[in-house]
Amino acid sequence: MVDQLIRKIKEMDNATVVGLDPRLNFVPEYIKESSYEKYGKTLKGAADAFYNFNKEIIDNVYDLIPAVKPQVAMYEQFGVDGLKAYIDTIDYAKEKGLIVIGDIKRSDIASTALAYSNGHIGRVEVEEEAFEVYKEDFITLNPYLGYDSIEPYIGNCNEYDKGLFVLVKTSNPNSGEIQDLIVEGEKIYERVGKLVAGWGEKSMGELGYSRVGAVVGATYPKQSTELRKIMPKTFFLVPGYGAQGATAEDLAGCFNKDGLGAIVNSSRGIIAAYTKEVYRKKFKDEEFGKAAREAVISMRDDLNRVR
Ligand SMILES: O=c1ccn([C@@H]2O[C@H](COP(=O)(O)O)[C@@H](O)[C@H]2O)c(=O)[nH]1
Repeated sequence: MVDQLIRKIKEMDNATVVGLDPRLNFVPEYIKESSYEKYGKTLKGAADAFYNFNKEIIDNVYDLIPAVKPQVAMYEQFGVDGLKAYIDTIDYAKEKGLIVIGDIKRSDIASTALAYSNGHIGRVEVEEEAFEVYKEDFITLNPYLGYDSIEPYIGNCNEYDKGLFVLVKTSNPNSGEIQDLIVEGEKIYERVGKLVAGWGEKSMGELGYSRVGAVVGATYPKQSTELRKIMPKTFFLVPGYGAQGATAEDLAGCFNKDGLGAIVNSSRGIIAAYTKEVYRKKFKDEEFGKAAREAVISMRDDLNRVR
């Protein structure tokens, strides 16, 4: 899958991933009204509104971007209806030819990790039959439990050609509290970066990058530049551009000399673009998809200046 991701980035000339993180206050009233009419102001009504919102975003951007990243928390909080919207969103994105990165940040002991892995990127067996459940192409993982907690995912990655992005240096303000601590003469994020690079060595794609990628926040440009050197064959998923304040200039160090090696996420900056003053002047609420499209084009051009 890492090879397909690289091919799509080249084909689209775009290293943008659109984060599908719907919230009710981002969904225009006319969509919510229609869903509430069908299902009432219920969890099911909210989940239906999310799905219809996502479909409109996808319809307006699928020909410009390589991938989308639905954040499972946004759906999961609405229970089983929310999870259905998550799965339906993934199915729809894939129908439109998009690569799907499930931002699920899982972590547990190996026997439990295998269940997560089978459900998200592998197969779940019911007697003799095997089922694909969530069908993401990549998922995000937390490495805090060490290699035995990651191995079950690598097995499915190799078997089904899927991919992982393991948290290395996260974009949040307090990420340094643990990740920047110095242990045995190096920062924890550096050590984790080296481990992740090592874990990926036996999962290389044909185009020179590993199926085991890393999450590296755009909000820490110095650290991401260091990590790029430590992990030249690791693909980075880079959150933090836009709503969290990182700019294109902050991203330059995430890319290799070939302009590859990183895919940059923006969620609120794209899907809620129509709520911003600059787009409100041009687009009605019903045109929120067009505003998202313009925001994607602007992000693509911004990234292409620095990669
Ligand atoms: O270090 C991390 C890891 C993951 N995220 C996720 O990315 C998006 C960012 O959303 P924006 O609206 O573009 O800020 C969101 O799903 C986070 O959970 C991250 O921000 N930082």
